[in-house]
Amino acid sequence: MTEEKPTYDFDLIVLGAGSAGLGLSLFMVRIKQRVLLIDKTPEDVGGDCLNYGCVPSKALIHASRQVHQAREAACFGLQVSGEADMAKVMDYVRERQDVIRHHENPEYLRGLGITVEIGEPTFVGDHDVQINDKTYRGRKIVVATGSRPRQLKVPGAEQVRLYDNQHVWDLRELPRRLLVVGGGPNGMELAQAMQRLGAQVTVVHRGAALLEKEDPSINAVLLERLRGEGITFHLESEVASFSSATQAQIKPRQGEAFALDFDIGYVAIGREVSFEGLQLEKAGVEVDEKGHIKLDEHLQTTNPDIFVAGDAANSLKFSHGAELHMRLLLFNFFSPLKKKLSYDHFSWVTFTDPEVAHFGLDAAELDKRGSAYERWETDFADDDRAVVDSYRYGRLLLFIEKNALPIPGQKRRILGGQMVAPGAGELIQELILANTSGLDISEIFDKVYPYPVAARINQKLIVEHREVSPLLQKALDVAYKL
Ligand SMILES: Cc1cc2nc3c(=O)[nH]c(=O)nc-3n(C[C@H](O)[C@H](O)[C@H](O)COP(=O)(O)OP(=O)(O)OC[C@H]3O[C@@H](n4cnc5c(N)ncnc54)[C@H](O)[C@@H]3O)c2cc1C
Ligand SMILES: NC(=O)c1ccc[n+]([C@@H]2O[C@H](COP(=O)([O-])OP(=O)(O)OC[C@H]3O[C@@H](n4cnc5c(N)ncnc54)[C@H](O)[C@@H]3O)[C@@H](O)[C@H]2O)c1
Repeated sequence: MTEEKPTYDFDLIVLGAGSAGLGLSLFMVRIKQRVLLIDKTPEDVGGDCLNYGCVPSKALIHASRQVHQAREAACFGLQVSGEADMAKVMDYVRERQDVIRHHENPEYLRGLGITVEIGEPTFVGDHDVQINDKTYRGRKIVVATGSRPRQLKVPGAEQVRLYDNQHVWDLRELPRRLLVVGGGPNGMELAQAMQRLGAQVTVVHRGAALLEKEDPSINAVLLERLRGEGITFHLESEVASFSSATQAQIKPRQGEAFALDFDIGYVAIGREVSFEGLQLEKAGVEVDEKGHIKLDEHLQTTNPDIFVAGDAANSLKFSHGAELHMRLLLFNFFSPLKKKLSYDHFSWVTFTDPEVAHFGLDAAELDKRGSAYERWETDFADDDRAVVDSYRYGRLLLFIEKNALPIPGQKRRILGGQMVAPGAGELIQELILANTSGLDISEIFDKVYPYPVAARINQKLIVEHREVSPLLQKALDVAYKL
């Protein structure tokens, strides 16, 4: 008797229609695979990025930058009066989201051939998902359910107007005094935007430095700029409790606790994953003692046909991190050779002003790996573009491969780097390309840049450090005289 082949309702079932889930579904349906995409509500489609994260925060930053620049123009005699209208700012944010929502909604996706179900899915077997009293069998299943904001659990929190990134977009009035808890990218982007719109912002941050993944030299520039705009910082401090609806007790790591008055609070103390209600155990998907799904380097769970993508994988949490996962899964679905997840060339940008951009490996990782490298850094003080545009405070830091022996013609690659400057996220793109493609630094050295583009700083740093060996000097001397 021949064994009966399992039949599947779908080639792919995806739980979660955020950055990871949408990307996977769109690709699979384009190549005529049957896809079931599930999210909790129609409004959640688009995930955190569209609804509560990247998109609204970047729209808010745009609005606040306009307000800031209008005020800055006072030094050229342009007098701007009045306050920013928070309701109008939030209308702008919502309008921008709606533009993107036009192609990130259930109806649109159904029109492309994706089956979209709305509800609370549960696993009922190793390939089986139940939703709205129906059970579907999927050849492969991807859990892409994202993450949620970590809550601030301190005494008295229940009496305070505390927002996180899920609800802050509902604000219609600018808070007079805003307390931001957490000095990571989420907290810093929002803190600066609100300060620029007219709030008085105070940041309470557990760490000694802001953006903890960045080099201290880069962070120092950002901190100085944000302080310069009027934001107050309490570093190495935590909210111990709330003594009233508008007063927090702050406990610094060293020194006496003190009271801080505010109107509303914004909590940005990181994200956590949760798989509540999915009944992963019914599919043989194991979690560890912290509740994180056990994954191998292919993002495969303990069930070989179930995978995880995006924030749910609980590693670096970015929209383009979800894209990296998506690309890895798609490659591995179709290729007999399996790729492993690697963040060696990963990059990110914190959209403060100045922006902070980061790519490749940092000093801590290079030291951990025992890699030989040189640290090259420069500021923008003598850069003509920075002079005319007034951002001489910017900095660029690169980690350059150090070769053991000086063999002529061997490559020196850019292993990683960080930049703090207006537009750093754009300026650093060519360095990211050099890093991912393993280019030699001479590729940057040999380029002729239009004057005065800001990206000339990339070349300046390499020119400053390029050594001309005594032998080459001699050869050049002879050649010139000939
Ligand atoms: C304020 C803020 C700003 C950010 N800015 C940026 C930025 O500028 N750039 C950047 O790269 N990243 C940014 N991020 C991070 C980015 O938003 C996330 O990394 C990204 O959205 C993760 O995508 P995802 O698909 O894993 O999860 P999500 O986009 O969150 O999607 C998960 C989806 O799963 C659904 N879901 C959850 N549970 C279930 C369930 N049980 N059943 C069915 N569906 C479920 C959710 O409703 C959601 O739609 C920001 C984050 C925040 C908080
Ligand atoms: N531009 C971007 O790409 C962007 C922007 C915003 C958020 N994000 C993503 O969203 C995720 C969440 O961002 P985030 O800033 O909330 O998280 P985070 O973990 O990066 O930073 C949170 C910070 O809060 C501090 N903290 C933790 N508990 C605290 C407490 N009780 N009191 C005071 N400080 C405390 C931590 O030391 C930490 O540095 C990040 O993983 C990031 O990748 C990305």
